[in-house]
Order: sequence, then C-alpha cells, then structure tokens
Amino acid sequence: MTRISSKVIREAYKVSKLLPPLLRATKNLDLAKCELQWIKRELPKNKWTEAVIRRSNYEPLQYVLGSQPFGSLDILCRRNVLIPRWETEEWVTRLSDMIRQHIKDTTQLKILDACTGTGCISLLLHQKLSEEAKYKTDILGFDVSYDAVTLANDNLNKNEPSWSLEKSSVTFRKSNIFHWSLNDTAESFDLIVSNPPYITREEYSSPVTLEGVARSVKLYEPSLALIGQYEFYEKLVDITVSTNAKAFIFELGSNDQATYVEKQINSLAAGWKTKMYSDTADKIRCVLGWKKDTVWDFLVKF
Ligand SMILES: C[S@@+](CC[C@H](N)C(=O)[O-])C[C@H]1O[C@@H](n2cnc3c(N)ncnc32)[C@H](O)[C@@H]1O
Repeated sequence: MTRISSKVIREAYKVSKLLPPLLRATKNLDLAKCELQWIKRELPKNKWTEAVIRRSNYEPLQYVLGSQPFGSLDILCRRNVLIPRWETEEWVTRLSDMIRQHIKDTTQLKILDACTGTGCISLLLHQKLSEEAKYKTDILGFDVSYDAVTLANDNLNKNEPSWSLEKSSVTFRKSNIFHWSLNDTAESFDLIVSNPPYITREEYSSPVTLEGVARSVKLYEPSLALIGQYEFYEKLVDITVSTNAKAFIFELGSNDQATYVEKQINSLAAGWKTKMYSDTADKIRCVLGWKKDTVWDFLVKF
C-alpha cells in the first residue's frame, strides 16, 4: 500500500482540513485537490464534510457526486450499478464516429446493448447517431439487475427532454442474458454491443486488487457487474447469430476472451471477419466482428 508522508499530510492540512481525509483514498495530493474542487463545485456546502468522509472510506467519487461524464452526457451513478469507464467511452465514441463517417445512406439502425448497466453505451450511441438526421436508431438495452434497469431509465429520462425521439427509440428492460431468447423481442438487430462482466474470479479474489482504486471497486461496485469469463461471450455470439446481426463489438479484458469470440463466431456462422482493438493505454479492450461484403466492412479500420 502506498504510504503518505507526514510532510504531505501537513501540506494538505494547510490548504484545507478537508484534504487529508481525501488523501487516504487518492494517495496523491494533486488528485485530492482536484476531488475537493469537484465536491465543492457539485455539492451544496452542507454536504462537503459527509462527502469527504464517504470518499475517505474509499467510496468512488462518482457515487459520492452522483454522476460521471460519458462523452457529452452526464450519467447518473448509484451504488449497485457499475460506474461507466473511460475505456468504454472511448470505443463507443469511436464506433459512433465511424458509423457516421461510413454509413452514408438514410438508415434505420437496430442496436442491442446487452448488460447495459447505467445505459451509458445505449445513450451515447443514441445521442451521437441522432445528431445525424439520416439515422433512425432503435436501441434496446437490457440488464439482469433491477437497480441497473431503474438507473438506465432514470438516465434516459434525464437526457430525453433534450433529444428528438420522434424518429428513434431507446428502451431498457430487465432480462437475464442466459435466459434471453429471440422470442423476447421477436425481431432482428443490425449491431450487438456489450460490455459484459469479464474479470475472472481469480483476478477478482487476488489480494493485489486490494490496492488503490481497485480497493474502492471491490468495496463498492457490484461483483455481479464484474465477474465473468467465457460464458457471457458464448451467449453474446449466440445472440449475434440468432438475431441475424451484421456486426458486433464486445468489450473484454484479455486476448484469450477475444480469441474465444473469434473461434465461436467462425464455428457458428460463415462469412464473418473479426478484429481485436486496443485502447489508448495499449490494453486489449474489444473484439469486433462484421459480416463480409456488407455496409459494416468499414470496421476493418477500427
Ligand atoms: C461491466 S458491467 C457494464 C455496464 C455498462 N454496460 C457499462 O459499460 O458501464 C456489466 C453489466 O452486466 C450485468 N449483468 C450481469 N449478469 C448479467 C446477466 N446474467 N444478464 C444480463 N446482465 C447481466 C450487470 O448487472 C452489469 O450491469
């Protein structure tokens, strides 16, 4: 565990008596100063001390402040639902920019967002694609967690007034991916997107993850949103094939998971191309697939 010197604690105390408790969670004076600024800017003065105490007990700042920016959206965050991550924001932004750049015709896009959590992926895709009048997007997000679906709907209601949903729709509902069947919707999708649970039980149980930020993840974020291995990808590939989708993008945490998806899709259906994508931190982050000789061929440039 990173130790904080008494010199740094004294320095922090000179700036504000609210800083030393924040240092316990951030382990870094500059970061603690930043967090204090956000707390002061976003919460009323009578909530500052409570916020600092919660944070000093490693509660993630997003739960304390109640939201997290995601693209140009402000996504509401509450305990029991995973906080959206920058890695997800990055690929969702890239995907929507590429769709806008390469799908030129007026098109109806049907998108399924499996394991939707706060609804951040569905909502950012909708927001970015509906800026282009030529698209009509119908997005369905589902999650097994009642708290997640409630929060996703709250996020939809928060953002909806500023959107034109006349041509498009975003819907969230409670559903278990392992009980998901085509009868659930009786329709097909063009694109399947998902950020499923993908941290292995061993990684999750490893004492190394009791350090720093990971400590707050373990203490406060739901393990239901985190722990998973191949079973989610097996089901996602099934859904891709059974809904006659033309493309997919799944977030993941390892090369093994990407290779698993590539093997699964090629064993179940012919004519698919796949690609692995690494984020700007140079970590493998997604596997993508698309049907050859379709409008989705542009994904080769992802
Ligand atoms: C890694 S989180 C991703 C949440 C959100 N898509 C995001 O990117 O922030 C995974 C989500 O999968 C959901 N989940 C876990 N098991 C599930 C299941 N069997 N069926 C559907 N959703 C599930 C969790 O509730 C959680 O919201």
